[in-house]
Amino acid sequence: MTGSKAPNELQVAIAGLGSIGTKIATALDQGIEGLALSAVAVRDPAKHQAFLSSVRRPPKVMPIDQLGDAADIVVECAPSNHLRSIVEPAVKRGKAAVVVSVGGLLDNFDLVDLARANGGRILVPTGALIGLDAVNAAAVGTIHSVKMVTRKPIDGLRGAPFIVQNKIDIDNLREPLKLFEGSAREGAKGFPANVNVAVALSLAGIGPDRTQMQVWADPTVTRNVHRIEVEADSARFSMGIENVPSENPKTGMITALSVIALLRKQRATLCVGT
Ligand SMILES: NC(=O)C1=CN([C@@H]2O[C@H](COP(=O)(O)OP(=O)(O)OC[C@H]3O[C@@H](n4cnc5c(N)ncnc54)[C@H](OP(=O)(O)O)[C@@H]3O)[C@@H](O)[C@H]2O)C=CC1
Ligand SMILES: O=C([O-])CC(=O)C(=O)O
Repeated sequence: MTGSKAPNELQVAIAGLGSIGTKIATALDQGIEGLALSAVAVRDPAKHQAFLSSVRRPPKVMPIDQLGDAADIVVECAPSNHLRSIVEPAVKRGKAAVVVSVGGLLDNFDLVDLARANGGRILVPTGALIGLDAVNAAAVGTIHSVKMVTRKPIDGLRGAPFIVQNKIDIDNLREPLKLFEGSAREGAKGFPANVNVAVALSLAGIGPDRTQMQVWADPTVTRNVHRIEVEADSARFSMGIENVPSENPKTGMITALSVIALLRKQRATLCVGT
């Protein structure tokens, strides 16, 4: 059944129907107040035929760079190398782009200026993290330091450029190994599909160069574990989250839920949290 467009309904398009995108599409199809799924972009339409024909209101399948034509909000949840081709056309048309591959934003930060110049917006969800509301609030005052330690199971790290380039054997680890220590900016370069959360944290707080992080390969954990310490003039706080991996072992299940929560807020009558 293809539904007609309700007045004032926000149209949402999704780029990438992987572990995150499919869950967002399903939630939109099942109903989010004031929002409708209008379009998707996929790499291989045949692969997604069964899913797309199972939804109640099948969206259009469009080229990745044209989603902004069919939507008020474009949700980017494809590999980060596609970020620019998804976000640039959308914000140029004054639309909102929800960015989950937020690490990719650091090399494309001019998109923020482009959005500003054209009345567009870039929305970064909390994603697989926790407490960006508190970090945002603390950043209104003065944050002295932000430190994050990420531990992932081996399956959640395999193939990361830092590991490949440094020829690190993580497959035979018996105990945790610290792979990386440095800024969130450098961490995102070495682990583009693993530490988007550190970049989101940095953008909420003191930026990617001052946010410090460690990445551990840990054969003793089964979840993606992130621990954060913030020292600010208003507060000192520690946060931790242990994410159940999704079908994509690099990606925590909560990431898609965070985007769905963000979408719900766009038209919700009752909004809780910043
Ligand atoms: N902000 C955060 O907290 C988090 C962010 N992420 C990031 O979110 C992004 C998505 O993650 P996830 O859903 O797990 O990744 P998946 O690999 O599960 O999904 C990505 C999807 O994008 C599709 N894709 C690839 N190329 C194109 C293209 N040209 N056009 C349209 N679709 C394309 C892939 O198709 P195919 O399968 O056919 O190749 C795949 O279905 C990643 O960049 C990840 O690093 C992940 C976790 C947390
Ligand atoms: O899911 C997680 O725990 C975090 C993650 O992959 C990312 O930040 O890219």
